[in-house]
Amino acid sequence: MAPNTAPTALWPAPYASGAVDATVHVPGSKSVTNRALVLAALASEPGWLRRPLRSRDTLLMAGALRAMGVEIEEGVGPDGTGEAWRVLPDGLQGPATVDVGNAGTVMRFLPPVAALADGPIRFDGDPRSYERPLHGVIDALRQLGARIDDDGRGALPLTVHGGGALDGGPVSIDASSSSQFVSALLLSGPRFNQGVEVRHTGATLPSLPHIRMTVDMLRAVGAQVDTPESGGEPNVWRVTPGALLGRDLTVEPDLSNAQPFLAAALVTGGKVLIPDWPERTTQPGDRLREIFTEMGGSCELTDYGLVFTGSGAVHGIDVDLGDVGELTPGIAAVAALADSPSTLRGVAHLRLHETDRLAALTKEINELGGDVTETADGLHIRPRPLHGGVFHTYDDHRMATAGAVIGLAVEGVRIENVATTAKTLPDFPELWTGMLGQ
Ligand SMILES: O=C(O)C1=C[C@@H](OP(=O)(O)O)[C@@H](O)[C@H](O)C1
Ligand SMILES: C=C(OP(=O)(O)O)C(=O)O
Repeated sequence: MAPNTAPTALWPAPYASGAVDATVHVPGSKSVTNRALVLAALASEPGWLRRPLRSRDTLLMAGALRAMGVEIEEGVGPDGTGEAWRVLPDGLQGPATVDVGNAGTVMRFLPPVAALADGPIRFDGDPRSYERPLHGVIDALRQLGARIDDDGRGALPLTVHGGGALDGGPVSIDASSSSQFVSALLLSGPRFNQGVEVRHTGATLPSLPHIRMTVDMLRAVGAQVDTPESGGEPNVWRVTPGALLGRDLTVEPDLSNAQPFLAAALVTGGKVLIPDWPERTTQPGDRLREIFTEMGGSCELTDYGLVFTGSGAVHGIDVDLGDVGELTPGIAAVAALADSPSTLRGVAHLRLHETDRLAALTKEINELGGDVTETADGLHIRPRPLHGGVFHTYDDHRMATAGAVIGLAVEGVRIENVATTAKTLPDFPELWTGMLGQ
């Protein structure tokens, strides 16, 4: 599945000699696939996931649920078409060991599931996973009645001693470092004896669309959820206890992974069609229609999908990306190629993503001749003529795709460890060269 390249290998990023003109079928959403897997595993009846993303993060999620006793079968959908996973929930069991890799969704969404299992569930992962914040989930689960052994840092590795059930009830957390703390507690909330009431007490809350995705997907499997948007208190979400339905869900394309392809149309003055772009979605990548239009392109949502066209000009942007932080590396790459400066704000929490993304983008773009400075909560990017060189990726899939976007416009960019894109988009190198007709 992963490209046949060693971690240290350098991938010559293809340079675009002209405008791209391509149709790119983008695989399923990581965030939707991993939520759907968790909800199907907690349901009281079997369910289907059609067109699931098969990437490192989602295979880790499936592997973890299997280790806890959930059956996930490979197959075709119930109507005989399309690849699908059939999820057969069963009593969750320990002992089991879960490898979270460096998947935020796995390390945060599964400890609450493990608290419902019978027996101990040990969580471990990549070295970077030890540095990513998890205190919101650990502290909350303890407040809700779970027993967890960790080394006191509020991070991995840890063991959740599942007791077969969890009291649940009200809990207060500071989710300013990751929206996934809130999503994690809500996803398992219907299975807690008293449900759950999550109160966010921090000053800021990133990635609100991802919390909306959690709420929408919970409601789609029959859960009752009260939210600030449905007339509840600000920063409070309530999930009523109850059984979850097994559903037949088709996973939308990953719109954040559509980003490099849209960016390719923008920076080459070309055109890209992304089939199956949803008309309505909670995916943060949908904001690209607006952001990349402001940066110089135009888009049209047609019956075939999203058609995005570059004008030949690329403009800088001043934008708060707090809601859509995972789009930052790709926007920074385009901004480095623009005709005016950019300010990207509201993304201090990116310092604790796959890598410190603000430091990594600054260093790598500057090493190609750019002029980027870090601010307290983002980046200032002043475009300058760039030159070729090695673009380091720090085991971060979005650093690799950002480097590839720069490589389209700058000859001689070599991407370190492009295979790291397998976290969410294992076919990236093939899709990229396919887009370029190579
Ligand atoms: O819930 C999710 O699926 C995600 C939430 C966001 O996390 P943070 O709120 O930690 O940024 C996002 O960046 C991540 O890629 C996916
Ligand atoms: C932040 C990201 O991932 P994770 O789910 O590991 O937090 C991301 O994909 O940009």
